[in-house]
Amino acid sequence: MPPTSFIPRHVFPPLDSLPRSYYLGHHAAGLSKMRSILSQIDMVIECRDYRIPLTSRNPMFEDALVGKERVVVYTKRDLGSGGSKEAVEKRHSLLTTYHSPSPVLFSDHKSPGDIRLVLSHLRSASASRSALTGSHLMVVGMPNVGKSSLLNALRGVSLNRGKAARTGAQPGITRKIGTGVKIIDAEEDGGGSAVYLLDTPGVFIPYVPDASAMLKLALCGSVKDNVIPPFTLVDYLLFHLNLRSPELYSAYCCPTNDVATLLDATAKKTGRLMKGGEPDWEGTAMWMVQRWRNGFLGRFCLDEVSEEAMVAYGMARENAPRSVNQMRKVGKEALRERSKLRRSNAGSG
Ligand SMILES: Nc1nc2c(ncn2[C@@H]2O[C@H](COP(=O)(O)OP(=O)(O)OP(=O)(O)O)[C@@H](O)[C@H]2O)c(=O)[nH]1
Repeated sequence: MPPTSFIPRHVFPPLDSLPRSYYLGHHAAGLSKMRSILSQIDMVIECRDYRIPLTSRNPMFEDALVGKERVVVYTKRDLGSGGSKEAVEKRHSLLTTYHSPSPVLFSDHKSPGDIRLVLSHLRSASASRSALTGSHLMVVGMPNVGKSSLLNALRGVSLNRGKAARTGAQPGITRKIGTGVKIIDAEEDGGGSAVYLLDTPGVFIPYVPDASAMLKLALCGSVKDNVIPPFTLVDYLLFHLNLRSPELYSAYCCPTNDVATLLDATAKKTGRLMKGGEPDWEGTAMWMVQRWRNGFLGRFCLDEVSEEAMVAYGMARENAPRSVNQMRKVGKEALRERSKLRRSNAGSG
């Protein structure tokens, strides 16, 4: 916990200026292709980022892939499972209850134990399918949640084979739907079918209604790093670090709510200086974001997962726009509201 004398405060740039969209051509094309091949798919694996279990949901998948058997896999479990065992268990239980009757699994792509659990679920869910044609699965999710890494890990643990899909730290590595990759062999006694998994491009939502959701998605790497200024990302990260404990960055800086102080001190501590000895804020900010993404500045979830949050989320889910057009309409209305607010603020100032 932060020292009682230190009160975390969110000092923040105007949220109005943040972009709220990152819906690219290959996202739309990917979604449309997924729809067109859906009849050939037996089951969908929907990946969501464990650090933002609520925010990394894309309601368009529920709309586009409706009626398909689905398993939800929370990826990057290792990056969000700091804290007490009880808190982690409670989070898992809430998420499991929330998705019921769809099964929910949690994975760290480097943990063979986690991957074996996913495999065992897929194996039993596919047991009744035709041994002749095999079982055909598709993995979907927001950009950079770890779909290709999961595919590689399943194949590696099950078949002891190397990487079949390209992975990378930036979103947009998978741009097209390729061909199914075998992840489970058919059982020799004919008791279980072979399982093939199709990787798909990450699909973002056309409009993010809430600025903090956009910041969470950017911090977790779902949008390219040039979309939100790194300074803003670290400002938001600092707020979350302070909510847990300023100890998390004590190697670089004393407790602060001021991102400039944090970047100055960290740049000096790590030698990120420009010509003339000025601290390199941008380079340092990007470095800090990467440190957090790799689990070196605390392993915690950005979304609160509590009964209250789940109830609020459940309500929001019912009303959430699902189609691209509905989302664009909501986006346009929000933009109109914001410019109305700006005009009236300018008038009153
Ligand atoms: N720590 C940790 N990192 C992971 C995990 N899964 C994936 N990653 C990392 O997350 C990044 C994105 O992984 P990808 O598998 O390329 O993600 P993707 O969803 O296929 O990405 P797109 O093709 O952009 O949609 C890579 O740097 C992976 O190493 C995980 O379980 N734990």
